[in-house]
Amino acid sequence: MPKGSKVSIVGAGGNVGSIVAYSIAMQGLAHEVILVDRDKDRARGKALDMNQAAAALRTHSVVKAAESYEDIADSKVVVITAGFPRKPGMSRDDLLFANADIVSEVTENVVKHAPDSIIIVVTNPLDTMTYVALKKSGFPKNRVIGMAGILDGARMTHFIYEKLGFGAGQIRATVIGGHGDYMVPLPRYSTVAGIPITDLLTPGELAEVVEATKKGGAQIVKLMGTSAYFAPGKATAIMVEAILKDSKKIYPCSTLLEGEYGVHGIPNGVPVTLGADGVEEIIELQLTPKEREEFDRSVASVKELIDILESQDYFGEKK
Ligand SMILES: NC(=O)C1=CN([C@@H]2O[C@H](COP(=O)(O)OP(=O)(O)OC[C@H]3O[C@@H](n4cnc5c(N)ncnc54)[C@H](O)[C@@H]3O)[C@@H](O)[C@H]2O)C=CC1
Ligand SMILES: O=C([O-])CC(=O)C(=O)O
Repeated sequence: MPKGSKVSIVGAGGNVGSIVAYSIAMQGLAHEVILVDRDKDRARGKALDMNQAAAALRTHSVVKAAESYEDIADSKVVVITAGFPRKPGMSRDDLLFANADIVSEVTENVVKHAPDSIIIVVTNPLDTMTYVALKKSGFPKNRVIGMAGILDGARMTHFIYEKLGFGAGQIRATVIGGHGDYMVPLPRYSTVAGIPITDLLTPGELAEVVEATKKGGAQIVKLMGTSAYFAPGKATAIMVEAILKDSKKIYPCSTLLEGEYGVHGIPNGVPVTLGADGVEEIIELQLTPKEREEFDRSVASVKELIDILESQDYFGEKK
């Protein structure tokens, strides 16, 4: 691992952030993992617990609780999971105002103390929070990335397995679009050991897989009273790994579209290559008219939230 592979996680006292940190530390992906949370004792406790797990595993990653934002200096990646999770009956969009304020505050501190970092946003509503971090940081778009597509694809993979009853570990599923009720699962780009799932499942079964994927987050919220964290945390750690290793692997991530997919100025989930510069390439899929329509609907739903923030001059751009 190159010297200086330092990763900071803001919101690490919470469910998702602590799984991100734990995954990175247990894999020995970074020399230093910094836990930032407004609940400092929780961050201190998690750091002790993770360091002791690292000692048991004999891995070299060192986990530290931040005493102040100064401790995130020189981070290669800063992950933002700070913010409220939804409760049963809520949509992710209901978190808009409360979490926009948190993401704004965190981003301002990232700019001040880790100005060269790559930001991975996890806080919901994801695509809009990615936009908030982008605007508030002024970072180039390749350095502000939203996590959702890896998670949504993993959920679809699981639901395909549930239908098939075989192929675990060999299923690849693709989900694009925003991380909300209008996400776009793509059976046409999903395979089992290279075999298109459209050859293995009936249209009715595929429709059930698509529906289950869209409701995958809400299903867990209903069962647990709060949202998922193991799969979201792991999905985020996968993005961190691709950046630290400069792997250039392709993953669906939320990124600002500036003409790609015919979209201008809205972040949305599309396949990208992830490397040391963050988002290095945006890959344009050739969508069918129906897929295109669904993607456009998803973009529109993100734009509605951004418009709400802009109508209140959230980014201070009105004269
Ligand atoms: N993009 C995605 O696919 C997913 C997004 N999420 C989102 O991630 C966020 C976090 O979820 P959980 O970890 O379950 O919530 P949580 O409540 O367990 O953790 C949030 C943490 O953020 C901290 N925090 C709040 N405001 C802060 C601030 N201003 N500065 C520093 N720390 C602050 C809290 O003290 C808490 O420890 C939620 O918004 C949730 O909706 C969750 C799962 C998947
Ligand atoms: O469902 C939620 O609110 C959290 C989330 O984004 C997910 O697990 O997909």
